[in-house]
Amino acid sequence: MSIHPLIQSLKGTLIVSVQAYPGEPLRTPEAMALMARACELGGAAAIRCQGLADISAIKGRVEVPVIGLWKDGHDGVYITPTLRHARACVAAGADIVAIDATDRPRPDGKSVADTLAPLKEEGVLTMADCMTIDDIRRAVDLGFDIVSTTLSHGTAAIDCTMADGPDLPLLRQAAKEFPGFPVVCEGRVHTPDEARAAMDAGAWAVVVGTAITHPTSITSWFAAALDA
Ligand SMILES: CC(=O)N[C@H](C=O)[C@@H](O)[C@H](O)[C@H](O)COP(=O)(O)O
Repeated sequence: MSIHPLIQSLKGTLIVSVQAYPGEPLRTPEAMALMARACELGGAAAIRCQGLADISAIKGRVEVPVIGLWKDGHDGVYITPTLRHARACVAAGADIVAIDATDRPRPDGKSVADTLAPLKEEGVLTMADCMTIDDIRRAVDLGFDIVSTTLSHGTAAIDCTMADGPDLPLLRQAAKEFPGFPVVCEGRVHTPDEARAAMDAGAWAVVVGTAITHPTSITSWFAAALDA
């Protein structure tokens, strides 16, 4: 198995997801770029981010690699759903493009295999956002460069409580089936201990979003603790 040097460089690292959601006060590319730079100073080895304007603004502000995606809609396949979205992320400056790798219907009627093939020919590095072990198996088989547990809990990244942790069973299963393959733990990693546990469970790298870069969620966790 040949692993690209950029992906090799992410082994054992923390990747920070820097995203704000529609209608939120921080949803401007400049705010996201400042947040990304702050995370880089804290030790993020790469930044994951959403939307062409954010990718471009963040790419212009940080030295570390940028994993780009484009969320279009919020139901079904919304993370970089088509080849057009993926190519636009590359054009905006993404070093790696994250793509929904489930087999759910895509807006253009194409399969994930059809979506990936041209990108591979074009030499684009790809990260497969997966929901199940079957998604991970398919993604490895198709030739994604990284697989990730991103979608294992569905879509509600910002509605969870601090106590909801990552999907370590899925991570363990994937790491066991594909030793040496870049399996990333993403989704609901809320504490440093959980990040460490994910690494110990076989993660290539750990992506943390909400717990570092979504102050509204973090504040609500503290407020809920005081309410209890
Ligand atoms: C499910 C979905 O759409 N996940 C998105 C993918 O980019 C983001 O909303 C998450 O914040 C990201 O995956 C990091 O996860 P967490 O914020 O839980 O650390």
